[in-house]
Amino acid sequence: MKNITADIVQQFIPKRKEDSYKGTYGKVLVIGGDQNMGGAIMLTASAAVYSGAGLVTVATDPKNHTALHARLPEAMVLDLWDAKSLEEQIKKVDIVVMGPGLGLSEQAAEVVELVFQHIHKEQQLILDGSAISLVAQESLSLPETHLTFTPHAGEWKKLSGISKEDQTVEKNKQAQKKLDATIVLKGSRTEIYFCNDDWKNTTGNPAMATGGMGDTLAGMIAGFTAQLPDKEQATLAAVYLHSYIGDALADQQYVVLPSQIIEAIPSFMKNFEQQRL
Ligand SMILES: NC(=O)C1=CN([C@@H]2O[C@H](COP(=O)(O)OP(=O)(O)OC[C@H]3O[C@@H](n4cnc5c(N)ncnc54)[C@H](OP(=O)(O)O)[C@@H]3O)[C@@H](O)[C@H]2O)[C@@H](O)CC1
Ligand SMILES: Nc1ncnc2c1ncn2[C@@H]1O[C@H](COP(=O)(O)OP(=O)(O)O)[C@@H](O)[C@H]1O
Ligand SMILES: [Mg+2]
Repeated sequence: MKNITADIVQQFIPKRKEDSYKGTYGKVLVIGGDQNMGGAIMLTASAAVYSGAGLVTVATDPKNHTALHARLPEAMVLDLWDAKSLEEQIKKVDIVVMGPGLGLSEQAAEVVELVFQHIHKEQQLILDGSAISLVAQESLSLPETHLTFTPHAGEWKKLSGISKEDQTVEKNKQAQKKLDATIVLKGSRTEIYFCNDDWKNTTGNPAMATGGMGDTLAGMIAGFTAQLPDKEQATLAAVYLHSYIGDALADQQYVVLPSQIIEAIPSFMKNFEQQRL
């Protein structure tokens, strides 16, 4: 396993081109947030916006629309349960991130199936939280597209069948091959399994053990993937910076909140911009 370090990540964040516009930086669709977990999807959407994605649309329960707009006016919204609108929106985007706060209802499973039916093979699909649990619970067949799963150990157990104690690098690699997807296995030292390569994060700390921290990472991966040409580099950079910011804040704080990480993303990305360190 290779370590993800600052000097590697610093090579991945390009300077923005003068001759660019929002379309240059990718269109993201963020799907999740039932009536009880609107906060999760707000964090994911905010992380994508603050990471610099060009355009972000959020499909969430209508109960969350006002709060989302109040908190994040940069995002557009649509009704999570309106299949026609969701199908239309999937066609318009480069990246879909699905699952935070989606819940495990039958209706939620239908949303996941609809996305699997309509996503095409050039798009990127990031599955987190409830979407991972639903894939396992409903034994859903995976779509042919660029797929990333971002499980914690509990979700990875559901998806791969490997118990927490048995989640060794070798076993995880085998499961990655079966799934034919990128696996971001979150933990105190997050591990990333690509088809031909695996990496271990070197940042992060227990002040980050707060609800919503993984929802935030999913949004960062989507935001970075929207902008960076190399999707593996985008994933590595997002994982590293998420925890790097967490470490910087934990220097002065006992606990670090997901929304504080989000707030800090633009200035830390500037510090990691190529030729700056
Ligand atoms: N503000 C909001 O709206 C928020 C909404 N959220 C949304 O909630 C949804 C459910 O997500 P979830 O992670 O809470 O629950 P679930 O899928 O049941 O997994 C937990 C099970 O796995 C086990 N487990 C083992 N190892 C583990 C590990 N390292 N890290 C964590 N768990 C570990 C764990 O074991 P235990 O803790 O009981 O020992 C338990 O049995 C999801 O959509 C998410 O986006 C949250 O983000 C919070 C903020
Ligand atoms: N002790 C820890 N050290 C480093 N990182 C941690 C620690 N605890 C949690 N994290 C990070 O916080 C995130 C938790 O993700 P997850 O469990 O999905 O949270 P949630 O679903 O509440 O958003 C992961 O990115 C994980 O790496
Ligand atoms: Mg989670």
